[in-house]
Amino acid sequence: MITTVTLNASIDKAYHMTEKIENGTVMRVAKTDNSAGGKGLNVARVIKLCGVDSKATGLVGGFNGQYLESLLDADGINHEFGHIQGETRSCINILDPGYGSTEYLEGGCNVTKEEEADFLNKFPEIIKDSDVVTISGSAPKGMGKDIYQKLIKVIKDQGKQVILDTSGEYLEKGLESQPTMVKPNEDEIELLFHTKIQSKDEVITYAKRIYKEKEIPYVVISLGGDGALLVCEKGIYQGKPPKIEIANTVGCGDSMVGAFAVALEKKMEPEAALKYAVSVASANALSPHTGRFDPKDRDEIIKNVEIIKLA
Ligand SMILES: Nc1ncnc2c1ncn2[C@@H]1O[C@H](COP(=O)(O)OP(=O)(O)O)[C@@H](O)[C@H]1O
Ligand SMILES: O=P(O)(O)OC[C@H]1O[C@](O)(COP(=O)(O)O)[C@@H](O)[C@@H]1O
Repeated sequence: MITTVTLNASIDKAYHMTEKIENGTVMRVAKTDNSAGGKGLNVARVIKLCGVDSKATGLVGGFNGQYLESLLDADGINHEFGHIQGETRSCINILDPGYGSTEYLEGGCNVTKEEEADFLNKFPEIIKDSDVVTISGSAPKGMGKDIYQKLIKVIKDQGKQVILDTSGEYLEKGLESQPTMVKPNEDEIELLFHTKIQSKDEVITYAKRIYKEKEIPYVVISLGGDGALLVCEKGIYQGKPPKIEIANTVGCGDSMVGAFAVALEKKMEPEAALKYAVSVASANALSPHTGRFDPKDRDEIIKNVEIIKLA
């Protein structure tokens, strides 16, 4: 069983436009897709599609919070959230023929110190039946920047594996508790090391630094259409997907995290885990929906994912 943590949950709205966006005009939306979002809930849907039991936790509130729980019920995803006074946010992804994808991410409501303490108290019980826990995305205002550092400690004290997928100070502090795996993308590496990445060699250098200096067993750097890099005890690998006709890349990083969580749960070898995760994430890019994929696409893609040993 896998638990996914989403502190800053969201109603994700995908606006599918038939016309190219013209800024400063009135645009009509051809089709709207609402989904339970915030990165961790995309992860939960992907785990379910991979055929593994999961439980979604985090914080929800208000009418949007109730709606979000009903969306998870409709997808058959177990959940046990902390309930807060504030209203769960919305995030909008506009898909149009001109720009592709344009995202507007709300910051989220405020969480009180009491609500944070209440969630921390319940957390050990919520995760007790899981072998792997994923923690994704930003945290809402009012929560300490060390919130993930604290959660990781609780998870590791129970002898479980944990994947952290976040950015900025949350990642910096979270690394101090040594999660089993992190999955930054290039932007998140740049933010962490206050640098501008110019080449793949530099990406490898920074990934190796996280592996060695922070002692993180699996460091995965996602590279969009170029796939992902994995640094672990067995070496350094790149997983390269085949060229595909993308429909919506929102939730690709989350799909990769979900697939790696499944791989950890199933104790897959690193190369097999990388191949599987790249296939699932690329199958998500083929789907117009956020954090969903067609298992048939994954099974086709996996035949053409190249795993290259770099060191
Ligand atoms: N254009 C694309 N073509 C094929 N696969 C893609 C594409 N964009 C993303 N992916 C898949 O999704 C994974 C994660 O994508 P990425 O965009 O790097 O994550 P994030 O959402 O965290 O920025 C990639 O490793 C790849 O497997
Ligand atoms: O919690 P954050 O970091 O604000 O991100 C929230 C948003 O990111 C998304 O997951 C998309 O992220 P990715 O495309 O990087 O996977 C939206 O679905 C979501 O609502």
